[in-house]
Amino acid sequence: SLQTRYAQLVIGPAGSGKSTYCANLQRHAEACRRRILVANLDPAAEHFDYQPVADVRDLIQVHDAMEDSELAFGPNGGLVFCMDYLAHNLDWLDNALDAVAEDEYLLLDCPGQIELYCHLPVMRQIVDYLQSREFRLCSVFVLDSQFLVDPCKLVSGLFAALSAMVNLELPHVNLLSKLDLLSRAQKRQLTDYLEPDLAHLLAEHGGPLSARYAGLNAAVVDLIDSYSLVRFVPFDVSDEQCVTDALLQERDYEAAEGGAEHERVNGDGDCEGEIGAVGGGPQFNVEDHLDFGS
Ligand SMILES: Nc1nc2c(ncn2[C@@H]2O[C@H](COP(=O)(O)OP(=O)(O)OP(=O)(O)O)[C@@H](O)[C@H]2O)c(=O)[nH]1
Ligand SMILES: [Mg+2]
Repeated sequence: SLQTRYAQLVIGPAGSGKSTYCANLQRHAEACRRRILVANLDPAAEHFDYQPVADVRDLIQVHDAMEDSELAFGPNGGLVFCMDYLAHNLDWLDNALDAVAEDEYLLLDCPGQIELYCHLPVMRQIVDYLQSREFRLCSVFVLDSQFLVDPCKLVSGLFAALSAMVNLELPHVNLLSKLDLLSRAQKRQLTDYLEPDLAHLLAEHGGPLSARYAGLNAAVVDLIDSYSLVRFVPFDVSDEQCVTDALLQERDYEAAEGGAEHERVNGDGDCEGEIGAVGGGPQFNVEDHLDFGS
């Protein structure tokens, strides 16, 4: 029978820092003499700083769909076409991921087009397939920390995260990127924003329309609260502790799904007790959050 492997689906808006996160995590693991594998699932990728174990561009590239005289897609339609092509050729993915051994950890660097996560079936098909190949998955939604600073952007970012979460039905971690770009004052505010009081933020900073939409805002706040979505894991590459904490959170969430089996992942590297060994057990019960009824 197949053996359990572990993977993160790294998703989030265009340019939010997904590929950079993957590269940083791979580098971090190397420094700990562990191995984190990365697969590029972005058919439009032009550059990334990791060594991919699999690259969807070997199967299809966005240029193929744009330059084909019959298809003649633009860049976004072309991307959707390519992802659909991947979803219909998942044997390729399975072969490409043969190199991922039991207990190994894989990151899937995904494209940034938000429609892939909100209403198209493609990513869900990929998730289902990977699960059938004994991959234990979680999604890591990378959001630019600039979003936090503006309550309206925060709400729209959260809605994007929520729709991905509902669509993919995976344990979900929100990861804040680009912390190094925040000003000192913004950094000081950050602790308030990591578990923000949305109702308060919208009332205080919501702009001229917020009074008119007070009822709507309250409903939004309620919805987001009820999915326990308003929590962020800060990620600053220049801060090793931060990288370690983020990994712990992710393991924690996956462990909530994977149970005790997860303990084995750790291996014997220097980072024992850092990646994988989670004290106190998971605070997040996936079942509670992802039971959308049937
Ligand atoms: N300063 C800083 N820049 C970052 C960080 N993360 C990403 N960037 C920059 O943001 C830009 C986009 O980063 P990517 O990692 O390519 O983002 P992405 O989400 O993979 O983008 P798409 O694949 O196009 O959706 C690049 O110029 C990165 O160097 C960060 O933590 N700090
Ligand atoms: Mg990318």
